Amino acid sequence: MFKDSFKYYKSRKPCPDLKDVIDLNNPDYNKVTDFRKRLLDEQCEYELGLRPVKDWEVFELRNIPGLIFIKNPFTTYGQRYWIIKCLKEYSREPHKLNLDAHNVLNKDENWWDICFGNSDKGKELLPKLRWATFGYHHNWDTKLYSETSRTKMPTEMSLLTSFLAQTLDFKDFKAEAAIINYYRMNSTLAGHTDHSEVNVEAPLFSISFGQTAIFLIGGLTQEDAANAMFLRSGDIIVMSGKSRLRYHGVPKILPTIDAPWDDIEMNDNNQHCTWNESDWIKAKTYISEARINMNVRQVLKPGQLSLL
Ligand SMILES: O=C(O)CCC(=O)C(=O)O
Ligand SMILES: [Fe+2]
Repeated sequence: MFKDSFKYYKSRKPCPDLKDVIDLNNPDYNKVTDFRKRLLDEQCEYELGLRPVKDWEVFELRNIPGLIFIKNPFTTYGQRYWIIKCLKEYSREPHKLNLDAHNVLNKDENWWDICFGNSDKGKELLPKLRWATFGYHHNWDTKLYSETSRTKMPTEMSLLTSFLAQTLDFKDFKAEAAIINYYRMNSTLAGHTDHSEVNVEAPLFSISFGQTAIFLIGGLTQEDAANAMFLRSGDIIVMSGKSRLRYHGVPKILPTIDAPWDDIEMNDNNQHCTWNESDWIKAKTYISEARINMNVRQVLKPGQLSLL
């Protein structure tokens, strides 16, 4: 059962045995198939912080059809670009934050500037950012999207997911809603299904940065058994087809052994993904004890113009 596996991996005492956690750094071809032959490689989008598609490692889980895993396709500069975007730009208006309800930020303040401004308020505020929503804003209570709660999707987030969709041969994906979850080392995300979207035929893209997650994915009901897998910085999972409505959650965050945002790479593409060194110094301290997950969804059916 999903709940039992969640409890097992969440436990710190006793520490769970991680031998059954699917590790795509070391793929077991009894459990996964190579998905590379199914990729369409029309152009490489260096400007999105990605490596050329010909260098990607992509798998589909044999017992979870439709669950596609792309092993960190980002360059080192790309990882830094997206981590800084998530922390500096996506944590302010017009996007919605969990912090909005707590009135901790004055009108002229934003999370990034306060947190990295060396004040006592900043130290206290830093771990309090838990989520941000984009496009059609996720309503955590009703789980319903509404035409009256919608702002613009960040352009580069839409471009990135459209490029991923096109490469994986999903037709006409439109990024219309997104959630970023900001995890501390002791955070978890309870089991749930993502069913608020009118269009659950469209894939859902989930991109992870920072510390490693144990990601748990079960079946269509809570009673089904679950599989655990590691999601490391840069890894992307796509929940498509029959896997789109499966239960999933994050029972544990583990410290990363290697930090791909620090890898020294040849041919890195910094001319397209620009960020500045002083922002990176700040973002790097944050990500050393945090995980960020950006998940992007299509809401509407093809041709549907609004929810009204
Ligand atoms: O953090 C993750 O990997 C999963 C996030 C998620 O499932 C969600 O926000 O719906
Ligand atoms: Fe989810």
